[in-house]
This record gives sequence, C-alpha cells and structure tokens, in this order.
Amino acid sequence: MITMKEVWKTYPNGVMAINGIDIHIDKSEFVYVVGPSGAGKSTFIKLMYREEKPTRGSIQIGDEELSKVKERHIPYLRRRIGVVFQDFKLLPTLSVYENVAFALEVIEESKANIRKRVMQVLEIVRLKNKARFLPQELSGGEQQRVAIARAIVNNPSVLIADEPTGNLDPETSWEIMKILEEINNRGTTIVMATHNKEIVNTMRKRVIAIEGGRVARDEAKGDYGYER
Ligand SMILES: Nc1ncnc2c1ncn2[C@@H]1O[C@H](COP(=O)(O)OP(=O)(O)OP(=O)(O)O)[C@@H](O)[C@H]1O
Repeated sequence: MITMKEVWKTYPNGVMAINGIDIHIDKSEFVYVVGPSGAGKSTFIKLMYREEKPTRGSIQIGDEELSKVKERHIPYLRRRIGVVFQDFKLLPTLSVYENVAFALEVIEESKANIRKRVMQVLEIVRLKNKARFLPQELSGGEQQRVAIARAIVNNPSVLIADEPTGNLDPETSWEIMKILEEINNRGTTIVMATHNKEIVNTMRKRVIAIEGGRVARDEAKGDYGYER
C-alpha cells in the first residue's frame, strides 16, 4: 500500500530531516510513528501525503508514485489519502456538515451524493446530531471527530494522522482511538505519528521509531520505547 525507497529530505535551509528511509506498509495495517522531538516524524508523514516532496527517493501509495503527481491533481490524491492534524484545521465559519461536505464539493460530487455520504461519515464519528453546529460550539474531541469525518468522507485507502490526540485529554484521546480503530477495521490503512506513550503501549500495533531522520526501530507489536 505504502512503499518508501531510499527517501531523503533536506529542507531548503539545509536541515536534513529524513536520511534514507525504506519502509513498506501493507493494506489495512495500523502503524504508529514515534520518536523524539525533531526526529523527523512530521516530515516523514508530510512526505506521505505529498505536503513535502523528497529530495531523493520514491514514495508509492497504491500504484501511484507521489513525485509524479502534478500540483493540479493533488486534490484527487487527497481523495485517496485522508489527513488528520493535531489542531483539527476546521473552517471556523462553516458548520460541521459544511466542513465535511467541502472535501467532496471541491471534486464536484452531486448534492444528493454529498448529503448521503456526509451523514454516513457523521454517523461513524457519532456526530449526526451536531451537523448544524459551528466548530467553536464543539469540544476538542468533537472537533477532532469532525476532522476525521472530513478525512474519510472520500473513502480513502490511507488515513494519515499527525498527533491527532495531541490537544486532547486522556479520555477524549481514547474516544478518538476507538474511532480510528473502527475505521482501520473497515480496511483503511492508518499511519499515526504520536507522542502518546499510553496509547501506543496499550494498542500494541506496528511501531516505526524515527530517530535522526532514520528508522531506528520497526516492530510488529511494538511499544513506545521512550520516557517521553
Ligand atoms: N519547513 C521546514 N523547514 C526547515 N526545517 C524544517 C521544516 N520542518 C521541519 N524542519 C526541521 O526538520 C527536522 C525534523 O522536524 P519534524 O517536524 O519532522 O520532527 P518531528 O519528529 O515531527 O518533531 P516533533 O515531535 O517535535 O513534532 C527538525 O530539525 C525541524 O527543525
């Protein structure tokens, strides 16, 4: 599903964030990306959704080579790769419904299809009853659930999450993890960068540890491994 071959990333200021990474992630895997601050986790993840381009090497998602995707085709790529961020990134003046529908509208779906699909995903994240609310009227956990709904509305094969529980309390973080696990159980590959030791150590999924821009550890039922 996701293959990185000899991937390197040096930022324009000369920082070498990723220094030769080779990994393969299969369909339906759930993978945690861990590592010390500044280790390159966000860069690794940004390369996967084509927010950054590698300086060298190839990244393939499904049968698509990311470096060959043209700028104008990126919205279509995001249809197959959903992304969730620590700070939710919802549009503040749009309702829950509109925030989720927006992702479909940019690729010109019909109104009837939009309505059907948006209500389906709001049901998955258990927010159907708050479709008309504005983001500011929701708790942090609810806002993150909207962001997840938006990320999966196009039924992507891969969901990428960069610290999705970073702004949430432990209980709310677990609610988010439950939803991500349900989405994973439906067949979506999930890659999640996190500093949340408790979640990683409880879930016992594949753990890729990045240190100094390289894979320091890659374990099938791994643990967090750092004091934090
Ligand atoms: N846009 C950028 N331009 C220049 N350097 C950057 C940029 N983004 C990140 N870096 C640098 O690349 C290195 C890796 O950063 P990255 O954000 O990938 O680490 P991280 O593991 O996600 O850290 P954290 O856990 O603190 O979020 C750091 O030295 C950082 O300063």
